[in-house]
Amino acid sequence: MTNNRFDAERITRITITPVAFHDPPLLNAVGVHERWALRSIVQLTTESGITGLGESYGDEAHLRRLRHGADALIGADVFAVNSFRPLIRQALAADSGVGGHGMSGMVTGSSTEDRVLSPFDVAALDVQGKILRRPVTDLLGGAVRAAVPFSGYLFYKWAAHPGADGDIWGEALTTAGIVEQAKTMVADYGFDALKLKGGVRPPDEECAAIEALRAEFPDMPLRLDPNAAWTVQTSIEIGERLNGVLEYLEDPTPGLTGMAEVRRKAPMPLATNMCVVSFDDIAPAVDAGSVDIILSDHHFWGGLRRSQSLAAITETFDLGLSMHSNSHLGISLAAMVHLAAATPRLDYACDTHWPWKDPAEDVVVPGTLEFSDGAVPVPTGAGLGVELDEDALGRLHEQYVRCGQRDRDDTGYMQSIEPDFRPVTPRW
Ligand SMILES: O=C([O-])C(=O)C[C@H](O)[C@@H](O)C(=O)[O-]
Ligand SMILES: [Mg+2]
Repeated sequence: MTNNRFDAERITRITITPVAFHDPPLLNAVGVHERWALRSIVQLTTESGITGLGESYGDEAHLRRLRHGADALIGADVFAVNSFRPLIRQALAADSGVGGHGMSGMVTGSSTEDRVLSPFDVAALDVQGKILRRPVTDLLGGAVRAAVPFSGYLFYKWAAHPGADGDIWGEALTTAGIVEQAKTMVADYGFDALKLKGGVRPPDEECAAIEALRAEFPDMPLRLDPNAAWTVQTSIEIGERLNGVLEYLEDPTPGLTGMAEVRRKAPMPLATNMCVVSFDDIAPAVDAGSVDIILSDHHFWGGLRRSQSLAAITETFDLGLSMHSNSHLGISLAAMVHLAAATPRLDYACDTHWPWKDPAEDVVVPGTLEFSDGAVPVPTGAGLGVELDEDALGRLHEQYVRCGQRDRDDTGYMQSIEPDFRPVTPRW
């Protein structure tokens, strides 16, 4: 009789390293990006000495939970990713549950378990790919596209953090500044879609910026994301004004009910990464008719395989699928690219904060992840196809130690500069 049992490949060590990298003063509905973006780098090693990589948020409470999760996974088979979630659930049961996860109050309803699971799922897939000598896309069913298109993510921004030197992008507080930013981003990266982070200037001004982008780029799909800064009424009015101009309007107003009200009257599709952020949100959103498009994000949807489950659900309910991002490094970009490449019905160019990062600052060896015509070719090496630069990891960790920042707090930082700022949603 054939013995069909395979030897397990046990996880023997997991290291979690917090890192910090420079972030420009990008404005959003809840404040402004601080000087440093915080991330955690996961190195998961198995008994044969193979190491896989994962990346996640860097907030202190999240780091604490990741460490609980990591302890629970020691001894698990790296191929038995289905066993990770119950192990993590058990480990988190003892956690106090307090503290953030690096999304600045915008995605607070996402599942803690899934946020913790995500970087371990990615690192396990990286190891599996290295053992099998196949890229992660192959473990997800194979690439259906050779390169993944991204959108250029435009932000209103200050020229510099207070007291610091300016960055290469300069100030963008007006329509003209946004159009200049878009021109540079499109010239440098070749993006074929643009998204404006709204909720910063009064809605009329943000509308004018979108209209100016339309005039400058007549064929470019455009999106506007005010992160729930508008009332239902304002959202409907702006929706009517931008009829035929926007590819989609993202999270104009808070909550499933408000979004559903807007959706009944707004002429364009509504997208979200705020009111549908976990599997529990999907049924009520479908019932209420709140959204047309879900922005997936493997960092809070539980990793790559659970994001594939999300993709299947969106197909079932004929919802569109796009991809959300936060400030991130190369391990996350690689994971996003593998996931998007292996997602047959991905209807829109994905978001990325990549252009806002100093190209000299990353934990992966440069060269594998390059933009060409607004898209990133899928890495072809085994696993994620990216290599950890240990020296760079050390440098970015040193920055974390020295910077003193321990949580993402866009609101607190803004109030330290503009004390009257209040992150009220809806504001307009
Ligand atoms: O689409 C979104 O809502 C985001 O990208 C959320 C981010 O936190 C963004 O607002 C930011 O980086 O300021
Ligand atoms: Mg959004």
